[in-house]
Parts: sequence; structure tokens; C-alpha cells
Amino acid sequence: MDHVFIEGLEIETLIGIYDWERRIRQPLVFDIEMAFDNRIPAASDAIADTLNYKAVSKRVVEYVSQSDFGLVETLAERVAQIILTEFGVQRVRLKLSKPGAVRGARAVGVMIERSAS
Ligand SMILES: Nc1nc2c(c(=O)[nH]1)N=C([C@H](O)[C@@H](O)CO)CN2
Repeated sequence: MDHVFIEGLEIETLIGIYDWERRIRQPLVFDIEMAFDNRIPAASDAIADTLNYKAVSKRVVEYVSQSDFGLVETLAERVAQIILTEFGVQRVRLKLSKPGAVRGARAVGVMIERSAS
């Protein structure tokens, strides 16, 4: 299966379960893989025939930067649903990393894979 991907998309937002986290903004990093048949846009060489990674990135930044969830799990699910429903993607794999949240770890977070129903 072919994919359009977005790697290392860093977005600052309000996220976390602790009181001190409710008062600051923290960086999150998104790695996103979206199933998409590469042969369709390759046949026409037209941006209209592809899954536009710039448009998806813009929408994810807009949503995440205005969100204020406690858990990374909740945010990951919401972003995956936006990609499936608003961009007509059949399957999305999403890794949400919270760098610096745990001392000694480069990042922690979740990885999910969801399909359009
Ligand atoms: N599975 C999760 N574990 C934890 C989360 C989370 O969102 N999902 N969040 C926290 C805190 O907000 C943490 O990131 C602060 O350092 C702890 N565990």
C-alpha cells in the first residue's frame, strides 16, 4: 500500500493531566501515514488528484493548537478522525510524541492505526 506521509510536525498546545500542565503550552510531534494510491496523481501530475500533505498539515496544526485535552490518547483519536472524515483517507497511522514529558526518555506518546468505517 502506498502512503502520503507527514513526519515530525511539531505543534505547541495545552496538553496534560497535571495542574502545572494546564498553565503552559507544550510541544507535541506528529508522524502521520495516510494510505493513498500513488498511481492516481502520478498519471495526471495534478495536485487536485492527490492527497495534499500541506492541506492536511494546515488542518492538523489548526485543530491541535486550539485543543486542550488531558491525555495524548484523546488528541490522537480526534486527529485521526479528522483525517479520515475530512480528507477521505481510508487508513491512517498516527504517532503522537510528547517530548520531554518523562525524564530520561526522548519522547513518550501513542501510536494508533484507524480505518474509515
Ligand atoms: N498513557 C498516558 N500516560 C500519561 C499521559 C497520557 O496522556 N497518556 N499523560 C501524563 C502526563 O500528562 C505527563 O505527560 C506529564 O509529564 C502522564 N502519563
